Amino acid sequence: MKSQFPDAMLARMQACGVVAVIVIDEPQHAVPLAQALLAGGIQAIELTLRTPAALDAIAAIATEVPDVLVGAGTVLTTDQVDAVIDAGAAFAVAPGLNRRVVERSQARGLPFAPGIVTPSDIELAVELGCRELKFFPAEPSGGMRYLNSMAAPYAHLGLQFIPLGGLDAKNMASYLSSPLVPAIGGSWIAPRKLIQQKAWAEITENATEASRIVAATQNKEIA
Ligand SMILES: O=C(O)C(=O)C[C@H](O)[C@H](O)COP(=O)(O)O
Repeated sequence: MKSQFPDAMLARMQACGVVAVIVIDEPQHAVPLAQALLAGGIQAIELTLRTPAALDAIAAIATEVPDVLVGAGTVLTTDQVDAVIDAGAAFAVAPGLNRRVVERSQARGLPFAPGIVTPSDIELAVELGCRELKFFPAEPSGGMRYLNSMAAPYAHLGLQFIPLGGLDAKNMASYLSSPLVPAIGGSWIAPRKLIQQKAWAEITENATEASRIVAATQNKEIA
């Protein structure tokens, strides 16, 4: 299963529990942004390919902030798979499942988590050799109640679901307490506006709050 995330990478994501989804307009914002997230305990970023600045931003974080695991989001084409590898992305994800994109990632050895939201999506992802699946859009689809029901027939396959879409500080704990979920993600920690305003302190505050919720959930599981 070549699309799988290496165990060490998954463990790193699981330890911090939250992946910050980023839309960035200026490449020079990338390093201070990654440092602001790191200061709040967030060590994983999904940097979306929705702006021309995205690839340079990935490259800057990958070289200058190595304590942050930077992956690419919104990877929709095979050319983008090649481009994010060149930029230094550690992993890639997409909102949906495109067979050619998954296969190119596999051929290039890039861990890839496709977006899934139906049992049929899951079955295609499994056939392609994926283990980490992005549950998107999680909240509008029915949250954990929906995911528990959808994932039940596949429990023996050891799939991991990373929910994104409509998550925030209020609802993230409901996901993190599930053994199906190694980490969650969302854009609420570092919204595009705050990045444009270089509101690094506010982003660190959001990250700290999210990290606190992760720690509280993990402590409850241990207790
Ligand atoms: O672009 C991708 O690869 C995606 O899968 C979509 C993002 O993960 C969501 O846009 C995050 O959702 P929000 O936190 O509700 O903003």
